[in-house]
Amino acid sequence: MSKAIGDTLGRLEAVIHDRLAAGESDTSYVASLAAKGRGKIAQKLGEEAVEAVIAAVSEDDPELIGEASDLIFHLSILIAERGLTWDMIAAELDRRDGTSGHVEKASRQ
Ligand SMILES: N=c1c2ncn([C@@H]3O[C@H](COP(=O)(O)OP(=O)(O)OP(=O)(O)O)[C@@H](O)[C@H]3O)c2ncn1[C@@H]1O[C@H](COP(=O)(O)O)[C@@H](O)[C@H]1O
Repeated sequence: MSKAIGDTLGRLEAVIHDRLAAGESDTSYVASLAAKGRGKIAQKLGEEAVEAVIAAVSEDDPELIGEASDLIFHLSILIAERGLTWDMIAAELDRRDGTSGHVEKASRQ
């Protein structure tokens, strides 16, 4: 990877926080989506997930890159709107590092 994904997500997260705080729905897509409520953000995330799956199955790489970007962008909005951060997600992923998915699942039961 040529650039740390954390830099990209951190920059995006900071912009999203600014837009949510400013609440300028007329000029900001993030603020306009947030103004429609958490359910609308979640619905949009679901739509982007479906579009990413369709792009993956069709084996169209540029389309998948675009849809994956849309998916992560909207997940970033949902996380921020809930008051969570990418650092929290990273910490959970790091905690799982080296842990078998089967072991992880069994430990939750
Ligand atoms: N990464 C994005 C980004 N990706 C997509 N979009 C917008 O998200 C909207 C929805 O994308 P879709 O492809 O689903 O478009 P659509 O099918 O027309 O969907 P609908 O809008 O009709 O629901 C479009 O208006 C896109 O322009 C984005 N808008 C903003 N960002 C980032 O968010 C930052 C803040 O943006 P503002 O809040 O607009 O200032 C920007 O600096 C960017 O870094």
